[in-house]
Amino acid sequence: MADNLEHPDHGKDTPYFAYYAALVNQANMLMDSARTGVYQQSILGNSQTAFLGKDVLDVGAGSGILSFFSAQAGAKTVYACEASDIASKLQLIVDEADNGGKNAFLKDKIKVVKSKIEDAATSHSIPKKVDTIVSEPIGVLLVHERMIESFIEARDKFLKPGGSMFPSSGTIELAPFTDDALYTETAQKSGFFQQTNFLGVDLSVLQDAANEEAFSQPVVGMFPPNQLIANTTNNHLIDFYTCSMNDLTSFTIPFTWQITRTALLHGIGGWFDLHFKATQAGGLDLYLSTGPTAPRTHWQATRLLFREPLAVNAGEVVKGELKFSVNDQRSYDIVGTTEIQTSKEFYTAQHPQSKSNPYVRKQVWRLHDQTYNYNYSNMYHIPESMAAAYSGYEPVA
Ligand SMILES: C[S@@+](CC[C@H](N)C(=O)[O-])C[C@H]1O[C@@H](n2cnc3c(N)ncnc32)[C@H](O)[C@@H]1O
Repeated sequence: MADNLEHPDHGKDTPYFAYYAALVNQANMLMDSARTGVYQQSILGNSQTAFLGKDVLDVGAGSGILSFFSAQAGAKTVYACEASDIASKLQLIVDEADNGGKNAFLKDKIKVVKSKIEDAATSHSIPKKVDTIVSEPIGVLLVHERMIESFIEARDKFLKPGGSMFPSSGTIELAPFTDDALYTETAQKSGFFQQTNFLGVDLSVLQDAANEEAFSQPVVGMFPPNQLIANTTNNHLIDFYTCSMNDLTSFTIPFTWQITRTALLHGIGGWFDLHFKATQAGGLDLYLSTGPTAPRTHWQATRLLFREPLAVNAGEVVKGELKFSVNDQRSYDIVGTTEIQTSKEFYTAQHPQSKSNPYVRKQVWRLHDQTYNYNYSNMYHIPESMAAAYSGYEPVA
């Protein structure tokens, strides 16, 4: 299993690139107005220092939108590097530039490079270092899909010293949540194997494994902020300018939460913020949040459910950590330990010989290649806010 964890193909490349070769999945991302809008604003809002007259590399260009924004912001040349077959569709848009019309501003600016970025250095298909790298290498919980590794590799191979990166960093945020309905629904999924007489067979020996399987799946979806029962603390920053491959291969997020209301703690909610740091005084400095109080994005939020909830009282302190380690599914296994600090200390003092402590939960969750819950079909329009940003905009000459 561990064979290709360190290899740049991350395992599972074939279904991954087949997914991105589909126009419908590219449209899904384009229509995420919070996402696409913040890229547009940060690129145009930093045109003077990071784009005007500059060489730009778009890592994982997809349908080309970040390359097109870069051209609108005045880039001299944009290398649009894309590994999947969507590259040929992107080429069609670029070729349209020769026919005049709306896409004429792309003429002689966009060079489509159909390659994995990891292979582009050896093939010399990107002939020089660039001033700026743009990319959208983000997955569920920031790191799912492991494309940030490709972004970092592009930085190390192709960015000039002092060059700019869009986005500049990402932060994973965690907080405990309560949701009885989600817990019950998940428990029911494994209920089938409780049966002791299914067509004359006792299935119940599988009950525990079915339960473990159901609860090890991170639940991707939005949830209301009132499900959170403590404020986020100990957020985990990944600085794209400085982080190393090792920082991405495995990392631990410790947490300490003071519970704000008495409830059943059903698990840990997670989401992320992206930062687009201004590259100049007066440039636009922007954040995109994907948390429960922010507008929905196609990444939504993620919840890691406990197999057994923990009963917590307002004022109690819950401590623990989540350890992320890359797996062979272009993603991460997450090992979590959570303990109610106050009750745990009391219980341990009372039961010094006890091996299991009812105030402690240890569990493993697995993000995997089916963790694409990207159904954005209700968003097939350009929202007014975004249309307003586009209207009247003239490409930088
Ligand atoms: C999340 S999508 C973003 C697409 C586009 N940049 C956008 O913002 O709409 C990531 C894209 O990167 C491509 N990709 C992923 N890893 C890559 C790699 N190592 N080299 C080149 N392209 C890659 C995928 O095929 C996919 O089209």
